[in-house]
Amino acid sequence: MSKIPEEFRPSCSDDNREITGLCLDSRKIETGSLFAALPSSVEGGPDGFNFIPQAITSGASAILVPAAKDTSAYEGKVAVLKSQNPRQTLSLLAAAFSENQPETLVAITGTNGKTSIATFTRQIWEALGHQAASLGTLGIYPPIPNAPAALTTPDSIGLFNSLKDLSDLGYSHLALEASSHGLDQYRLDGLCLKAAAFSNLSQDHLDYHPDMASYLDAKLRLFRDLLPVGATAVLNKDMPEYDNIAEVCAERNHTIISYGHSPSDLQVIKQSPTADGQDLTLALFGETYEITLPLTGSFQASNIMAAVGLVLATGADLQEILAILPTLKGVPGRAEKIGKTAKGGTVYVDFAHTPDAVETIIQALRPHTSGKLSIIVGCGGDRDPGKRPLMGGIADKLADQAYITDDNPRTEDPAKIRAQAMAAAPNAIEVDDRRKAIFKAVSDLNDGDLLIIAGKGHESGQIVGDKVLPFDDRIVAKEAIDHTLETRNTVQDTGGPDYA
Ligand SMILES: CC(=O)N[C@H]1[C@@H](OP(=O)(O)OP(=O)(O)OC[C@H]2O[C@@H](n3ccc(=O)[nH]c3=O)[C@H](O)[C@@H]2O)O[C@H](CO)[C@@H](O)[C@@H]1O[C@H](C)C(=O)N[C@@H](C)C(=O)N[C@H](CCC(=O)O)C(=O)O
Ligand SMILES: Nc1ncnc2c1ncn2[C@@H]1O[C@H](COP(=O)(O)OP(=O)(O)OP(=O)(O)O)[C@@H](O)[C@H]1O
Ligand SMILES: N[C@H](CCC[C@H](N)C(=O)O)C(=O)O
Ligand SMILES: [Mg+2]
Repeated sequence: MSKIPEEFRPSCSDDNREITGLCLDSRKIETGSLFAALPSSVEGGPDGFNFIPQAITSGASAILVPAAKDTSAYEGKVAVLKSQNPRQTLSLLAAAFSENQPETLVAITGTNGKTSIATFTRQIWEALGHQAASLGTLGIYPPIPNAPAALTTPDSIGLFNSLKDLSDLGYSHLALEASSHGLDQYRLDGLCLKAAAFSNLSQDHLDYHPDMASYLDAKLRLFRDLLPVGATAVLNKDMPEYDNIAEVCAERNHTIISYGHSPSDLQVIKQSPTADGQDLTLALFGETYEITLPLTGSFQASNIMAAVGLVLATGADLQEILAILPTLKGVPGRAEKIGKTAKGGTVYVDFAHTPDAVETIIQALRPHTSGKLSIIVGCGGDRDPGKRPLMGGIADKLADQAYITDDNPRTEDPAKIRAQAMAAAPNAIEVDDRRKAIFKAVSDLNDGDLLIIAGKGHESGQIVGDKVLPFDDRIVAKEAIDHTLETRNTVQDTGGPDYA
């Protein structure tokens, strides 16, 4: 039971009744809680304001509403809080109510690489002896009870509850992913950040953001509005938008640690792929270092530099960090090697679901093949349709063979999504079922070939309509590989079982 903090009480009311908690869904109200009646974040979506009667019937004792709304029907019945920016107010309330956050908190934004950077940051902190966690697309790691549902950035109530839980469990360090939706919807306002990183910007989520400028602007909120004045910003110097981001940081007096392949504080000078990873030559604040990184994929060198920047910004010693890098582990579903087929083809699973990521992963794994490189690509339903021809076109152009199949069609017709990708991929093979596509692409591999199964990474389900059907690329890929081993020397490869 907590009182609504003084600064949030409406000036027109001296109502200081206690509330039991916060809720943004009228269907989940608990007695005595505050119902945040939010307008939808998408055009034509439901307006939380219309659900106030239901929330009050379910026991809400306070409501938070947009300032312009007429609330005369509810005054006297419940405490009424009005806000010009109710989503932000809800986050600030959630932060105030949950009280504790891990003391050393950093956030990562960018189109690709957030999960990887958050994971590496956590691993480095752990190796330095801190009790550290990461929070994002992979959920909370190490897992804790009552973790919020799997969004990259959870809603503010879930997020701040988790921060309190982590803090109460003794976690002093947390690296979290700040998605553009999360930033745009103020889910993270109220964080006490020590540092923040920007990995890169390329096309994604244009179903939600009107254009790339608005998408960038949402991400810039992390540095303009959330990172405290004078804190550290870790920025990718290779980004065309670097000067723009650095300018925002300068206005806030942030200390910048730059990284990338361009001349920068943490510069990758040379990368040589090895069987199990890569050898790197680095120039770190002007000093040259040679290190061995046990991670496949040239892009992981950039992600590691971002993680090093974040760990440095939170007070670690560079030499100690460097000693840890050769012990890092890969990130689930990111350039994850699954195994070898009977004929000697290698299979990887990767989470590339943007045009830039498809290009990046093909280029990153090309040095690891002595034969042909093939890729399975699918495009998510109810997501930026503009990505589809770009992903199909890049896969078709850069791989020796592309296969176009389904990836979370959600409420859309999968055939229509595939057609949009196929339109730019004249040489691609279309397969109308992901399992069939994996079996076919795996059985097509010869000695020295490499297959990338892109798009789902760690995911354990295929979203069709409003159902999540169990589906894990890593498991299906293993089954397809086993199928090649079982059928070796016995029958002609059939391309796998026929699935309905
Ligand atoms: C499009 C989008 O981002 N929607 C998010 C947004 O929902 P919303 O407020 O617009 O919800 P809405 O369904 O339109 O309803 C409006 C309001 O009415 C309320 N309502 C509605 C019906 C009812 O019966 N009672 C009721 O109270 C709703 O609870 C809501 O408050 O705010 C919610 C609370 O924070 C989020 O859970 C929800 O995420 C949805 C589930 C989602 O799928 N989001 C994805 C697109 C997302 O956020 N992705 C990013 C990026 C991924 C990445 O690239 O990494 C992420 O961070 O995961
Ligand atoms: N620094 C990078 N530059 C370009 N592509 C990258 C980079 N890091 C990762 N990728 C590609 O993007 C994919 C997703 O990586 P990761 O999960 O780390 O990104 P994310 O930003 O967390 O994605 P999401 O927005 O879905 O949470 C990887 O599997 C890889 O294909
Ligand atoms: N966080 C991303 C993940 C996409 C994963 C891909 N499998 C898809 O469904 O497009 C999103 O929700 O847009
Ligand atoms: Mg992520």
